[in-house]
Amino acid sequence: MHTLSPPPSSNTLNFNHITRPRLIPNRFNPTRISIKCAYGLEQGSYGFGSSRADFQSSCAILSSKVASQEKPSAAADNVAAINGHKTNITDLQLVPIGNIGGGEIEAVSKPLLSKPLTISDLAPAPMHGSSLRVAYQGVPGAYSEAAAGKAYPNCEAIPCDQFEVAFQAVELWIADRAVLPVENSLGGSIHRNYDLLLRHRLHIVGEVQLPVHHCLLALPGIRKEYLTRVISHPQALSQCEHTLTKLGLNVAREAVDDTAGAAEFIATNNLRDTAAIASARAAELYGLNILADGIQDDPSNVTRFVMLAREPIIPRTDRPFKTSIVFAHDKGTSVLFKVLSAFAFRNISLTKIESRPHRNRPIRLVDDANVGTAKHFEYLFYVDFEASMAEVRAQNALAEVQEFTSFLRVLGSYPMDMTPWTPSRGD
Ligand SMILES: O=C(O)C(=O)C[C@]1(C(=O)O)C=C[C@@H](O)C=C1
Repeated sequence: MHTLSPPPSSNTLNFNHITRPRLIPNRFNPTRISIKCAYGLEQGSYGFGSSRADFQSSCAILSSKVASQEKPSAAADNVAAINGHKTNITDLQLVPIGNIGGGEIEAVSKPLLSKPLTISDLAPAPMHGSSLRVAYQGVPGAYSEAAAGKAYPNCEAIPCDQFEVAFQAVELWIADRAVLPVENSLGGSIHRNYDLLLRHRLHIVGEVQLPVHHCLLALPGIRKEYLTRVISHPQALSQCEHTLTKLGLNVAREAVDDTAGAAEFIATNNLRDTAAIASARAAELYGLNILADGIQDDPSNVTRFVMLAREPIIPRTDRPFKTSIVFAHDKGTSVLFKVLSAFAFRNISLTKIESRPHRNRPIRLVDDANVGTAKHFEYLFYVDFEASMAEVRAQNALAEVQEFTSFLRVLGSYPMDMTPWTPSRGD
């Protein structure tokens, strides 16, 4: 595993980002390419027919876009806080918080410049003229790849070895979108991705819910009795915990980066004592047998993914929309209650609330004057609500929320996944 630090503070890529990265072969998978970039990070992978020329042309497109958009006030206009376009919601005057989760300035205290809508704002087409390139974490056969295909049929899925790399692939124009898991019906939230949403400047432009149907995979000829270990993504291991025990598999359980990667690892290393939890497609791709099918503890196991893009989509009112925000609250009493009531009074349903440690202000003294006094932990709150930012009630709710918050950012306003629910079966 590589340790990555965040890119330099900016919501628009600059020349430092885009001219200096160099591509290096991925140590573990020659079909994936890692990027060494300006800030000394091994940024990860891009692949499937991508070439240095493709990459350089992406950089060129980006360079010209950056150059054409560069204004004297670029640094101050650093952040597209609410969907990039000036609407009455930008009157919210988002306040700076500085240095949240990785040294970035998170919001500006002045309204954004308006820019005229164009047809491409509504359905941005890939600049390179081919199919949409969608970055996901994992290797082919991962559920994230299936989610990318569900979100964007016929897309070119680009495997990345880490979540962070998927974000950076979009930021560096190697990919047009990233698809990332944020929560699972059994395992709960994928906290890493909540933190990354804040550290990066991408916008949520959609969501998909994917039924997750796990299989137990091993090399041909291997029986359950031979196994001494089961490997998979930590979420997959936790989603199958009880079923593994019921199957009599009280063997070591080890976490790896992704489910399909576990299957690939067994096949590549001819591991006769190890099984993987992964999809039926991974079994097919890596030549493994399915020892047990549907081993998730709940047949309704579903993972929710969000799609990320460099530009937000224009919120609409002609279909159900969801909006995701993150905020930190000011000192005061019952602040969280007041914030949430801004939605309740307008009959706006909240679908999710998640708290994460406030990395730059982790604790607050109850009484500043008194050294050694009790401390509160400080949090960032992520909230999803069922309304579009094009609706006046949502704009008013956020205007009210802003009164109680020291920081507020709209992560995206996007169509809800309304796919009729069907319990998972093998895909
Ligand atoms: O490992 C994979 O296949 C993934 O796509 C990751 C992931 C996750 O992070 O939750 C996605 C869906 C399943 O819930 C299990 C694992």
